[in-house]
Amino acid sequence: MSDSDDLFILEDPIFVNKELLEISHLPEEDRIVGRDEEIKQLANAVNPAIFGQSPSNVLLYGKTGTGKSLCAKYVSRQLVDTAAEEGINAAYAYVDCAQDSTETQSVQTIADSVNTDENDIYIPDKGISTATYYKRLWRILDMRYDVVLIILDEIDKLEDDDILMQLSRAGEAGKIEDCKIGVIGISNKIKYKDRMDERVKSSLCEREFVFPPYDANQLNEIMSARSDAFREGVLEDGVIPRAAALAAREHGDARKAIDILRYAGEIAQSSDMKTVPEDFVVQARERAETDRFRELISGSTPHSRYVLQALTILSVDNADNNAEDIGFRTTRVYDVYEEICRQEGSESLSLRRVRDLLKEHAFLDIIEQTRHSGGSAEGSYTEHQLLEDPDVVQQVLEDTIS
Ligand SMILES: Nc1ncnc2c1ncn2[C@@H]1O[C@H](COP(=O)(O)OP(=O)(O)OP(=O)(O)O)[C@@H](O)[C@H]1O
Repeated sequence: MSDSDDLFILEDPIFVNKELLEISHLPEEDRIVGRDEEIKQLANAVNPAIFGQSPSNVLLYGKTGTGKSLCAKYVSRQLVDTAAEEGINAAYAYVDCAQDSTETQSVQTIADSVNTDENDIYIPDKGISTATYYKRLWRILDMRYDVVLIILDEIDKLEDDDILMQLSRAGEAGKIEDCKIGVIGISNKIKYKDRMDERVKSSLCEREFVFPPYDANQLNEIMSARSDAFREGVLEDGVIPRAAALAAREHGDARKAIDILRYAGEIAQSSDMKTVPEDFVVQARERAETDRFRELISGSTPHSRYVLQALTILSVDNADNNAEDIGFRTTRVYDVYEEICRQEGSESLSLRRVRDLLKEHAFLDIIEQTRHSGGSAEGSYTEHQLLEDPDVVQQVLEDTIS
C-alpha cells in the first residue's frame, strides 16, 4: 500500500491560479485588451440606467471569441456598482440562450437570477406555467429594482421571439410600473436581425455594435495578461506567441487562444513536466478543436452524423487531390450518405430530410451553405462546405460512435 504522500500531488507544479483560464471567468479591467472603444459605446448606451431611466436596448454582433459576452458582463457589472453609488438599485441577469432556448427556460433563468432571499417569491426550476414565471418576475422587478439589464447571449438560438416581445413591451403593457428594463442581445450571426419580428426589431435594435476579430498581437496580449495563471517560470517563451499565431490564423478567437493555453498546461501536467514547452501548443490546439466539436455534435442522431460523415469524406478526398472546389452540392452529399447507410445496414432518409439535417449543421456553424444561381439551364442550387477541419470531424465521429 502506498503512502498517502505518494498518492496525491500536494502542490500543482504547473498552475497557480487556473481559474484565470476558465472561459466563464470575468477578468478585471486591466486584463481586458483592445476593447476600450466597444466598452465605452456600450456604457454610453446603458448610461441612462444610472439615473434610473430606460437604458437603450443593444445588439452586439461578432464572431465567436471576440469578447462580446465579456464586455456585456463587464459593463453590466460596472453599471450595477456605479448605480448603487447614485442610490439606484440595479441588477443584471445573464441568459445563455443556447441552453435556455425556450421562452419558459429563459424567463425562469432571469427570474431566478434577480430573485433575492428577502423576497417572499419562489422561483422553482420547473412545474409552473410560463405566465406564472412572468408574473413572479414582474413582481420581483417592481419590488426590488429601479432598473435591470438582461443579457441574452446567443439570442439567435431562442426558439421564437416571444420573450423578446414580452421584455420589450413590459413597461408600455403595464406589466411593470417602477422598474426599467434594458436588453443586451448577443449574436454571432449578422443576419439574425432579418429573422426578427418587425415590432421586436424596432424596439430591441436601438443600438448595434459589431466586434471585430483580434489580431495576433492582441491575442498575445490577452494571454500574457493571464500568464500568472501559471507558476513563475513554467511557461516557456514561445508558448504564447505560438498559441496567438494559431488562434489568429482562423479568425482571431480569444476563446480558442485561452483554451489552447489551458490545454497546453494540462498536457504538461499529465506528462509530469515541470515546464510547458512550445511544442505542446500544436497538440493543445488539436484538443481544443476536438473538444469544441465534440460538444457541438453531442446528442446528434445517427443519420445526422452520417450526413456529416458524407461531407467529410468528400472534403478529405478533395484535399487529397488538391482540388479547388470546397463546396459540394446536396445531391453529391446525398450519394455518399446513401453509401454510408448501406454500409451501416440502415435505411437511408429522403433527400428532403437530408437537406434539413444539413440545414441543422449550418445552424450550428459546422458547415456553411451557399446558394448559387446556376443560370437558366441549371436552376439554382446549394453548396455545402465543412467549416471544421475534416481530420478533427473524422476523429470525433470515430471517437463518439454510439
Ligand atoms: N479583449 C479581451 N481581453 C481579455 N480577455 C478576453 C477578451 N476578449 C475575450 N476574452 C476572453 O476570451 C473568452 C471568450 O470571450 P467571450 O465569451 O466574451 O467571446 P464572445 O464574443 O462572447 O464569444 P461567443 O460568441 O462564442 O460567446 C473569454 O474567456 C473572455 O474572457
